[in-house]
Amino acid sequence: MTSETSLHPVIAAVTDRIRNRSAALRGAYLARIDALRKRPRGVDRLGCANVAHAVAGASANEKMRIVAEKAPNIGIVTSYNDMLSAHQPYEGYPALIRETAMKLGASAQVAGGVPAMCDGVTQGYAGMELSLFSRDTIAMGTAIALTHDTFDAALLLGICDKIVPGLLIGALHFGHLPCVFVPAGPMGSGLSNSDKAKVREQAAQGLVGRAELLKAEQAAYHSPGTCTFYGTANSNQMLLEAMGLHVPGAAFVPPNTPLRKALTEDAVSRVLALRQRELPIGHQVDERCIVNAMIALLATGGSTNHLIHWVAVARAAGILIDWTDFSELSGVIPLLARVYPNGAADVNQFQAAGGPAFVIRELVRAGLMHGNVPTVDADGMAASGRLPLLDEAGALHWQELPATSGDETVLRGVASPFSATGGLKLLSGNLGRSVIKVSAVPEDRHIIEAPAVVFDSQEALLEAFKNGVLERDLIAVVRFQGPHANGMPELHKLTPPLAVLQGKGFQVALVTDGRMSGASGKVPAAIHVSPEALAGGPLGKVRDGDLLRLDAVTGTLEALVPAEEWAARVPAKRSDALAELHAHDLGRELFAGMRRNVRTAEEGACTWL
Ligand SMILES: O=C(O)[C@H](O)[C@@H](O)[C@H](O)[C@H](O)COP(=O)(O)O
Ligand code: SF4
Repeated sequence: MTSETSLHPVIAAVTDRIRNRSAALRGAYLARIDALRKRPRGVDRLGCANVAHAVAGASANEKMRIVAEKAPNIGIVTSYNDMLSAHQPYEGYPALIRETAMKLGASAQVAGGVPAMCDGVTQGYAGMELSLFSRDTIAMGTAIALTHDTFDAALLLGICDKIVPGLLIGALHFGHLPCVFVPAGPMGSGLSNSDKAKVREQAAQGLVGRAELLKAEQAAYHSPGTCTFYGTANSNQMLLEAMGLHVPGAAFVPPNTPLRKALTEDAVSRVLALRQRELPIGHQVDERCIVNAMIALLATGGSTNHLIHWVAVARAAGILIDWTDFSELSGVIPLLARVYPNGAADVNQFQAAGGPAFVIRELVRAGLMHGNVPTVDADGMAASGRLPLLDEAGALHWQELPATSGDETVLRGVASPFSATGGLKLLSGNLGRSVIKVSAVPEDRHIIEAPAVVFDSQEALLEAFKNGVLERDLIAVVRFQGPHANGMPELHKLTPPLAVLQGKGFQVALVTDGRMSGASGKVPAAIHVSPEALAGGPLGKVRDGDLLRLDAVTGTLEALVPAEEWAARVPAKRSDALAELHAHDLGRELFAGMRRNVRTAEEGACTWL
């Protein structure tokens, strides 16, 4: 693999800047976890009653293994539930892991479970207002599990949107433990994402009814496994591969297959090997590892949610990153993958073309990704560029990737990228700082200048669309959607109506202090606007009819209002009725503390600082 000397100078400079900015925080973090590493192992350190409680539920053999033989004990943190198709396969994982650990002379216990929300189920409804905060709830759940403090390593079972970031944030607060993430893989390809989007747009115009729309949706989402668009969940998988936190190539192998089973078993021996190699997650996730994740996101047009989540993940490891770091990296990282919403293909076609392994190998060889970083595999990033397979005897092997992509319409090498720069762009101007995913927006829509139409809720925009009053060029401003206001929901339900208007030839864009789904894309959207309107941010000053300009080429977002008038404007206030609506019912009251304490989107929307 390439040495650091051939690393692209911008990547080296951004990494150094992050390292310098983080030095004090990171140094204190490493000192804390190294002190924890020096302690005796859990069951030798805890009191007898504590130990008895910890193993009371275990079998006699496991008790022997853990207490008498002092064998390594692995804590499993699982996010199994039946609501996420991606997590449903986890139901049987703990038993398989426990059995494998015993075969390997170790032991494993389920340390705890964490909640997991399916954003597809809650999209457009009240539950989406808990979605972002479920990330830190998952982090706290991970801490509750691992704080039993009787483990020598951890296996983290999580795939979807906030679950991987939450597990990672939680595990990094136990940075003294070696950790491996265990994925379960994508569902098979059903109705294509583009065909699904077409039926949605027809439904938005009343051209098809509920029965036909439901049939299309169930043809797209049809069985256990992760949804096949390249949204936040599958971006998580790509980033974990680039961070070396998966068994290499485990991300997109389908669930309930012999290869998937072998990879899950292999994760057990890997995490035990990490313990032998004395590589805890707090050391493995260093500045280079975080930058590699940022690069992987940019090279594949990954989810905009990671401009929030990975800031929080980095912070959990004592590392400070911001949107300027992402933007500077995006300027030199080529776009190598076109997976829906950035193209027509899905993750199964991405994997078949070479998948994450191909992306990593291309970037490392070109000096566009740190190559000499420690990973779950003793071969480091070299192993991340190989694909797993089972031989005739059913044994697990890794094979070198073909030299070229298996499908140039989906995946390309560095020599001929889809674009010379990454899929995400920072926007700044008198409306605040925001981000836009340009990789999914048609070229001729990267600059939009149009009058503002202002909404204080997504429902109000949907109502206006239904009443036919949006048939014109417009920039929809949907404000009071920030983390303090209502938990910063994804506003993905706005994509079909805005796409219909765009399809009619109108110049259309969205500007919001809310989020979009990782699966959003073709309508230009300046999102995560900070500071948010409820915190007095400039979106509160925008009025219907103001001329706004979103320019993803120069990276600006402006209200074209005379400066003195703009300065004199008093920001609008959210109505009491809206404030009341978002404060109660359907669990929202329980998250009032997080709404009060949450940091800005650019600070990772952290709620624990
Ligand atoms: O960030 C994401 O990737 C989304 O939260 C995704 O997990 C969710 O499911 C969306 O809702 C997309 O799916 P739909 O287009 O079916 O809503
Ligand atoms: S990808 Fe989204 S919709 Fe699919 S299972 Fe995961 S959270 Fe749910």
